[in-house]
Amino acid sequence: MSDAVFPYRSVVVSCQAGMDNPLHGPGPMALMAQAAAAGGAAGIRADGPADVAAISAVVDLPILGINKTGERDGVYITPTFESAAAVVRAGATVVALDGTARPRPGGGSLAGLVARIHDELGVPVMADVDSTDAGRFARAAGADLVGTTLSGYTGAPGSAAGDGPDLALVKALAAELDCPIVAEGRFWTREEVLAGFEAGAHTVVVGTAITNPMAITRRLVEALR
Ligand SMILES: CC(=O)N[C@H](C=O)[C@@H](O)[C@H](O)[C@H](O)COP(=O)(O)O
Repeated sequence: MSDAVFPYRSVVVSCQAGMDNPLHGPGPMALMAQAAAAGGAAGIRADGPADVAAISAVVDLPILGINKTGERDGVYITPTFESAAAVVRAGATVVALDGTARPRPGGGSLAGLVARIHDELGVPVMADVDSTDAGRFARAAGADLVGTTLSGYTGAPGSAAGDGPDLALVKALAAELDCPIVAEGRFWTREEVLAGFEAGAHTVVVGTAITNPMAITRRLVEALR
């Protein structure tokens, strides 16, 4: 099922802008997605029903929908069935969610959530994980794709929080799991994207380095310090 989501060796562009970003909102994110599509992206990752709806209206690519809610120190990427259903109704063709074993709001299990998304929404599920253990856990819970999205952001032991992508985790997940691995998080350069595929990624997701001029500017300015 998941091979049909994105072709092998795809680059997916994450078009997200938080409240602190002047580009926040469905209009700017739809333009970002159109630019990414024109550049050859194989899919778009987007946050929330409003952005997903605006993007799906103008871009004919698979949309990896997420729905960030709640506090950033817990499970916040599509934590519940309702949050997943909202982005699928808006046009998401795949749902990505927190695939770690951390307690989920409402207390349900990851396996229960994945099964419900499969059964009631009929879309594949990508699990965002932070470690090899979490990848195993998420795959056993039924995730169709497993991504390195949360590496460095949860405080998990061995979860790298460096400047660049966690290629070691891409490699470990690719060696262990019988599903496509999505390399995501802190990919900035062509070399890193190629290294992601060499490490065994099926798809590489790039966000900030393409769609967040505020963060790109800050990174360059901070390099002067
Ligand atoms: C940890 C977390 O919440 N990551 C989010 C998940 O959707 C986004 O904020 C990232 O931008 C996305 O994963 C792409 O990564 P990067 O922007 O580093 O290329």
